[in-house]
Amino acid sequence: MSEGPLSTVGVIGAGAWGTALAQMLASDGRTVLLWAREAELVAAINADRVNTPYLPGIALHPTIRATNDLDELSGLATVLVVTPAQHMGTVLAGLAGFSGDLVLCSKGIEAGTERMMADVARAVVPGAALAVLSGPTFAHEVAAGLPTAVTLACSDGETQWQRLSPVIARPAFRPYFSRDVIGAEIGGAVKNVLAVACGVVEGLRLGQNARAALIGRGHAEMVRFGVAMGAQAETLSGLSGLGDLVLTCTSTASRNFTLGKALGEGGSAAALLGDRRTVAEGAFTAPVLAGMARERGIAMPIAEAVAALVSDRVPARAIVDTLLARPLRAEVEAGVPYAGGEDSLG
Ligand SMILES: NC(=O)c1ccc[n+]([C@@H]2O[C@H](COP(=O)([O-])OP(=O)(O)OC[C@H]3O[C@@H](n4cnc5c(N)ncnc54)[C@H](O)[C@@H]3O)[C@@H](O)[C@H]2O)c1
Ligand SMILES: O=P(O)(O)OC[C@H](O)CO
Repeated sequence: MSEGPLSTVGVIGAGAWGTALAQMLASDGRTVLLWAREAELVAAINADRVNTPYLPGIALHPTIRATNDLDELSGLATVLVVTPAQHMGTVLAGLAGFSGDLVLCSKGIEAGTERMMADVARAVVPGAALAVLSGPTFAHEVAAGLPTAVTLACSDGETQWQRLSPVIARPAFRPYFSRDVIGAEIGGAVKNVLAVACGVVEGLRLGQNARAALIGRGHAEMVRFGVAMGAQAETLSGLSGLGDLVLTCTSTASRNFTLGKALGEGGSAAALLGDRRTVAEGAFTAPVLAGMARERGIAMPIAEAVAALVSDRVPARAIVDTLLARPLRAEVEAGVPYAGGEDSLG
């Protein structure tokens, strides 16, 4: 750990994950500036020491201070970005001149532009050194200090890791170094889509064999897409890929899983997504992910199915029937693990 006074860290986004990360970072006594877009939430956090709408029941450390002013974060050495993926670019525009380490913690792909979060941040904050923090991390567990491990993918390699790891690591929060920024991003974005699919399996009561099959074939889709996008397959079998996939595909603590479960039980996506306060990123990522896969000739039938489902185009049961009716094929094509293409099946 670094010696001397602890540097102040900024966190942008005071939803469940931003607040949990602030709590984790403040656990060594350092000051954390937590930016929230809602002025009333800023006032409530500073007065009551709890984020009731997004992370209820967690007494926030006294060194966390909420602010509504992004300028307060502009001169810090390290800022974590934890907005919903679709809003990251808009929010970061307020920090355009930042030149420290920007650690991206959101999981998704920008609809319309097909940009990964690092591409968005690079365009909006060109002077920042980018890193991606991703892995199996339910916010309430991190906030409670339960053991958690993540991938910390550093675009500036080991030099950046030497700067960031002492700032981010805590006794119960273990980052693992990686250089594979795109791999860490793709694992987190794709697993949200697959968690919706696993929730559908639960909602339709299709059994645990079906869920395990979906995790296995979903992982194959994740690796196919990731490798085509330049990720390392090993990253997608690590914490930010398979680790997070298993977590969110097996727990009703996952918002994506519970969204899928409600869809499987017959709910309409429009109604389920219409008035929710919390974000289920898979619903936004699925259509853009399916479109990117189609454009590149990468077979992603599960992602396609989720994209159809969240658009209310097809009922859940019909989608399952379609997936099961696909022609039989090899699990791993000879010499080319996870190969895909128009004629390949998931
Ligand atoms: N919750 C978790 O356990 C967890 C863990 C790892 C990663 N993440 C990722 O972190 C990101 C944030 O998720 P969360 O769980 O903290 O959010 P949340 O669902 O708890 O809260 C929603 C957040 O969205 C913000 N928001 C709503 N409309 C907005 C707008 N127009 N512009 C900017 N912000 C807006 C709200 O202020 C709030 O901070 C997501 O990409 C999510 O996938 C979440
Ligand atoms: O609740 P979810 O489905 O958004 O998942 C939260 C985290 O991404 C788990 O790692």
